[in-house]
Amino acid sequence: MILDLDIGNTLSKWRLKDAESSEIRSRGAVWTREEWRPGADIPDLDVVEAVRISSVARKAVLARTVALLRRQVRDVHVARSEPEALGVSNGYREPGRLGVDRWMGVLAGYQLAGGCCSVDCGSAITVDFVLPGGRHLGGYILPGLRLMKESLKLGTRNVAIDPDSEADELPAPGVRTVEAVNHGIYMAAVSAVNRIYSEVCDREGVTLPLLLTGGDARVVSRGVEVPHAVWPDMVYGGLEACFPLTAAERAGRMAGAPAVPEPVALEKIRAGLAFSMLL
Ligand SMILES: Nc1ncnc2c1ncn2[C@@H]1O[C@H](COP(=O)(O)OP(=O)(O)O)[C@@H](O)[C@H]1O
Ligand SMILES: CC(C)(COP(=O)(O)O)[C@@H](O)C(=O)NCCC(=O)O
Ligand SMILES: [K+]
Repeated sequence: MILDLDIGNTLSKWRLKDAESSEIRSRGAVWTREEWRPGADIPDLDVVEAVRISSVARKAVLARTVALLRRQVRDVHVARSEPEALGVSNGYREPGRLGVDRWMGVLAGYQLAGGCCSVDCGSAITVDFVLPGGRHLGGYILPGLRLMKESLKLGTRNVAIDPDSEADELPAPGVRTVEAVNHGIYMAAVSAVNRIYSEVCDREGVTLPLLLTGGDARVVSRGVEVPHAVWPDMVYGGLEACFPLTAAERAGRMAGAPAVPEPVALEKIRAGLAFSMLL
């Protein structure tokens, strides 16, 4: 079995993948922390022959995790943000400072679609662009839904953000605190994603397939106007592409990859931007 680990600021996600058949056997998530109990927090390591890790948690979390895993597993691969990989050039001035989860998402998106906008809706919402040809432009970082909610300190932190609206419908002005907060945060996130996507496509003169991942991808997806796909395993896709271990991976196939969404014409995006400027 291959153990894939995606350690985020809030949740650490894991999955077990069969090295022979490439099938996903099990998956789970636990709060990110320094101590793992194999067999409880993460699967029993007896069945694991290789581990692949993407981590944006504090250095100590990764160091302890790797030390623990290396005691039992020979093959431990830790992903790093590089200046260049798999045909993509990292747009950061200091490439190593780009969050490795963003880098994994960009590499997976490029391998799937050959140029994309990748959006990761987790503790933070990150929006990254990679052009056809492989130039990563850099991106945008804003607080995630839960962080925005907690920062308001209005006692609504444990209420799910889940506006009952259709994609093209404005969540109504809230008439209770919870509703006002939820609808406000939802609007902040989806407006930012819609606007950033359109503005960068306009600036670069290209429309790009839009891919969403992260714990809040489904919620944000409901407000995203342009065609897009949700790919929950996008970070794992980057790990598969960087460290291919199975036959399918070596052939370039990433588990759970969606069909590439067909982007709308650039004129349509420009018309939408021009219309919103007029208001
Ligand atoms: N069951 C859940 N437990 C915790 N957070 C959840 C859950 N379902 C959705 N979320 C949302 O997902 C976010 C975490 O998403 P994730 O992509 O795992 O973040 P990160 O990679 O930053 O740890 C939380 O901030 C929260 O808004
Ligand atoms: C921006 C992030 C905090 C997002 O992390 P996440 O929400 O997935 O936990 C992470 O990618 C990170 O720590 N990045 C380093 C800074 C940067 O990318 O510029
Ligand atoms: K994120």
